[in-house]
Amino acid sequence: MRDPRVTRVVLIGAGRMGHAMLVGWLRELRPSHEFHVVDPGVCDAVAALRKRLANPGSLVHYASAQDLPDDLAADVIVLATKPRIIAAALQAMPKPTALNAVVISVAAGVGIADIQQHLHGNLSTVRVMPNIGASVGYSVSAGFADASTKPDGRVHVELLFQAIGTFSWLESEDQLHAVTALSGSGPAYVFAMCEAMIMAGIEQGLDDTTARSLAIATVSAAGRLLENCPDPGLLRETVTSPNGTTAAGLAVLGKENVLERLVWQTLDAARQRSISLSNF
Ligand SMILES: NC(=O)c1ccc[n+]([C@@H]2O[C@H](COP(=O)([O-])OP(=O)(O)OC[C@H]3O[C@@H](n4cnc5c(N)ncnc54)[C@H](O)[C@@H]3O)[C@@H](O)[C@H]2O)c1
Ligand code: PRO
Repeated sequence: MRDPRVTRVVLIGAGRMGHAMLVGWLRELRPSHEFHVVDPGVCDAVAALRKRLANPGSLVHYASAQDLPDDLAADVIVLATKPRIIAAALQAMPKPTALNAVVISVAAGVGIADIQQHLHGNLSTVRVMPNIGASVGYSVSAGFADASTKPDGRVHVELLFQAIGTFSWLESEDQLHAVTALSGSGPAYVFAMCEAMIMAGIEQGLDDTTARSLAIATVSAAGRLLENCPDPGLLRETVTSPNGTTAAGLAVLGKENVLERLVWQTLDAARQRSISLSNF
């Protein structure tokens, strides 16, 4: 007999993003939630997570959505596969599993109307764009629910995504393309900047270990400072002595707005790719 106080979450896809969310949820949301993970390829990773749990029954793995029990009565279904897999995964799911569930897709690009075409019945469907910070409780997530989403569906979304970082609602589904470009993909831009700082440090005379640890700690310190003072311009000024070293470096980044233009083009390329993924 199922305990009505326990929220049943089916997670379809436990790759990089699904696993990051699962790690955060297992840490923050038990015993009030249990997790049913569908993924043909993450047996060892789920087994490793189960080993750490006092109650391993709160995490169950299935190789296919077809294997989900008919009487599971999921409260939430989270779609975290590549966009092109979504249709097949949804169609494989036994009908009764999802009768009253809210469906949350974290897939880039794929619209609510497209997801609903592949659902058995008229389920509330919400889109959320989290980021990889989820595994350390630092996901930045934003979501959109249309007017048909029931209040308890919204509550499930808020609970899940606030548990792994910050969450905010968007006014329109279209905004998710820009969110994906900014905060969904964003960690990768910062990591790329960090890699470039390491490379430049090595080329300018530091050994690999020193350059790596200095660059990583610098990015980490900048993040911590931003948490306490959400004004990057002000923080930039505190580092920049008139006519000093930072001013010399920033002059290069600011020349003909090179950094601004590069970042604009970067986000725009990611946003356009998100739009093109709509046709999955
Ligand atoms: N990686 C990120 O930082 C990030 C951030 C935000 C959103 N997303 C979104 O999350 C989704 C997954 O991205 P990812 O980077 O985790 O990809 P991934 O390739 O790491 O993970 C996808 C997982 O889906 C599994 N899978 C394949 N077929 C399946 C099926 N039929 N049923 C269930 N699972 C199946 C794969 O085995 C894999 O583990 C994408 O739609 C992406 O847009 C990713
Ligand atoms: N990772 C996914 C991608 O690269 C979506 C945002 C981050 O498509």
